[in-house]
Amino acid sequence: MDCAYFDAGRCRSCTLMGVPHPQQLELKQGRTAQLLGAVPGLRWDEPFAGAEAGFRNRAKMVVGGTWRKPTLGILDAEGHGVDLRRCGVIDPAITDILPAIATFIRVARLHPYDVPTRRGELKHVLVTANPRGELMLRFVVRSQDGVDAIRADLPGLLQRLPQVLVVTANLLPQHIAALEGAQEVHLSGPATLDMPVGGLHLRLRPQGFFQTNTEVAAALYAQAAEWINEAAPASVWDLYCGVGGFALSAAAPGRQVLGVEISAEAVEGARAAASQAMLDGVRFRSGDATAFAQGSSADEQPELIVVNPPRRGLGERLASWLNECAASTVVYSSCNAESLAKDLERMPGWRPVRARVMDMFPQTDHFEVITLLRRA
Ligand SMILES: C[S@@+](CC[C@H](N)C(=O)[O-])C[C@H]1O[C@@H](n2cnc3c(N)ncnc32)[C@H](O)[C@@H]1O
Repeated sequence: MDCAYFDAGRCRSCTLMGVPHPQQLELKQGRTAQLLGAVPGLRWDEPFAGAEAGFRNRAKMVVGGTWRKPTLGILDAEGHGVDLRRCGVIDPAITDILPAIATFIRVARLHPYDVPTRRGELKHVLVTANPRGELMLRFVVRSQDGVDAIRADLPGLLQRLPQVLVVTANLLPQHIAALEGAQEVHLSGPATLDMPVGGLHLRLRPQGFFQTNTEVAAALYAQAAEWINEAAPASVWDLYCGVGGFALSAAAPGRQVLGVEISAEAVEGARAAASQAMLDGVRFRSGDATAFAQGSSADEQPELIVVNPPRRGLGERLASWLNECAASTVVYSSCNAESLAKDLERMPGWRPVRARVMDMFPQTDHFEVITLLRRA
């Protein structure tokens, strides 16, 4: 795909922009194979590629410029706004509403936060889209004044954009380079955005993590479900479960599934999805995955464990615990092949038998890779 912003040097986020998509997949596959090394008996499945444009279900737009002429995009090296509102990797359901958001900023006189002078109110606009084009809209502001200004003019915006179902404000008063703060103020609509993914109905709360690319997430969960059903375990843990995509995909009659996740917000969403789907065998708890695993006895440990950690990977303690645990199968889904390779080195008792690159982040050198591990 082509990108005018990339060509003009305004944005360099998509590091593989201009490289044909099949070649990007080859690069990602080659890099993973190189990192995992020559593993006897490892079968590679064909990489999964979804749409190469318009795939991002979430936009994180930094607000710059002035309230009369706001920019929605990123900041340049000097901290000034660069407008990227027609970014081609973002779902068009999101980019379509950005002009109306810019108008709203003018109407509500929301002063964009200016990093060099540390003045202003509105820092970011965060938008999430589901496959039906329904949206969750979040404004990251510095103070209650910002929240009040948004609340006052919100009815007009919602009349214009009925597809915006959930609206919140997030408070980030500090002068720090963070995307959002801890406090979320609900402004309109239900508490969650419904996220149909394949056959699942996940429920996203404003602060919970969700996979960036809904089409690829559906394929990822389907791949995991296929391997889990082949192994046919009676019990499954989904560590780092987020809003429950793997856990809910693993559900089967007579099977006990438990998801563990640090974010209480995400766990609430996961529980709501399990209850809506009437999946009594799927439960969730919030807490640290490593502490939970280390606190379990061999009797409590399941037959199969799914792990899907953040970029940093499992780390020494959880990898060593997995090496010794009672499970007979592990499904490890990773967004960082380097930390995956490092974790596998720490788990010599396991051997990858299947692996598949899932192109979650086209146009960049990032990707997801899912592996099936059996006892060595
Ligand atoms: C890559 S995401 C995976 C989410 C989920 N599996 C999915 O498909 O949406 C990693 C998740 O790990 C959670 N997390 C981070 N640190 C954790 C920890 N120490 N213990 C448990 N969960 C943690 C994050 O909140 C995030 O939801």
